Amino acid sequence: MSHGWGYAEHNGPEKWCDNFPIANGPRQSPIDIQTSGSSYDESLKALKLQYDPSTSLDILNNGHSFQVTFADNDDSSTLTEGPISGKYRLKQFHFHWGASDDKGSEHTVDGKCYPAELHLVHWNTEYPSFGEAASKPDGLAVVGVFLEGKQTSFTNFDPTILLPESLDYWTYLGSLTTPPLLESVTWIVCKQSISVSSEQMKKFRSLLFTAEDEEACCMVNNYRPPQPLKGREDMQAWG
Ligand SMILES: NS(=O)(=O)c1ccc(C(=O)N2CCc3cc(O)c(O)cc3[C@@H]2c2ccccc2)cc1
Ligand SMILES: [Zn+2]
Repeated sequence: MSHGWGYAEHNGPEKWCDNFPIANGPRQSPIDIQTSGSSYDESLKALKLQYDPSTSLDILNNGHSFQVTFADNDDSSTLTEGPISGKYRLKQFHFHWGASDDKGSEHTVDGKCYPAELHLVHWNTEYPSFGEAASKPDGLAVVGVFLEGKQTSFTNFDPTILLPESLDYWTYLGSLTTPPLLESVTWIVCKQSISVSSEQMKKFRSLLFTAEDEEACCMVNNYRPPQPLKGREDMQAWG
């Protein structure tokens, strides 16, 4: 995966369409969630997230975020129910954040930005692998969780502790929010945020986009702005 893209003026979201024309596709993410347009859909179910912390493998700075990767060779950590059918396995989680608390999330709610957003990335076990699933319209399901400022603590890598108390959610069909921007994601965005301390936000903002041997460039503003709905007016909601 070429690292030609990034979040700077010369290689950021406004330029991604040069190498990834799907950037202007019909189901791009993120979007601004307009709560007045969202309707409760009784055909939806509650999210069922079952994670086994022992499947967490490693944490790495991949040059555009930091991510915790999980072993996905069995059904130890899965997402079922909710708006999806079948079983999706947790592959990784990562974050997007801003240089200051007034921006950073990818999704917005009635125009409101949050300082950061967590993405828990899952793939449909109907397909043989994450890579295969990523190119299918029902291949991925990403649970998004907004982070907002308050004192809190981050302990171990059991992703369950990163989830808000209420799992009420909005859901819509969208895409990866980074190149290759594949339109394969069922987005499930939790209505309730989790809290993050300013100390933790400082730690996020101290990460670097650059490698050790390059001039340091702080990893901030690694978010894509909301994309046109293109007819996706019917946001579904659970709770
Ligand atoms: N923000 S998000 O929509 O939740 C999201 C989800 C998955 C991925 C992901 O796993 N990607 C896309 C970016 C990327 C960059 C790499 O350097 C890399 O080695 C892998 C990926 C993968 C990816 C690459 C190709 C096809 C599908 C995913 C990225 C972002
Ligand atoms: Zn993401």
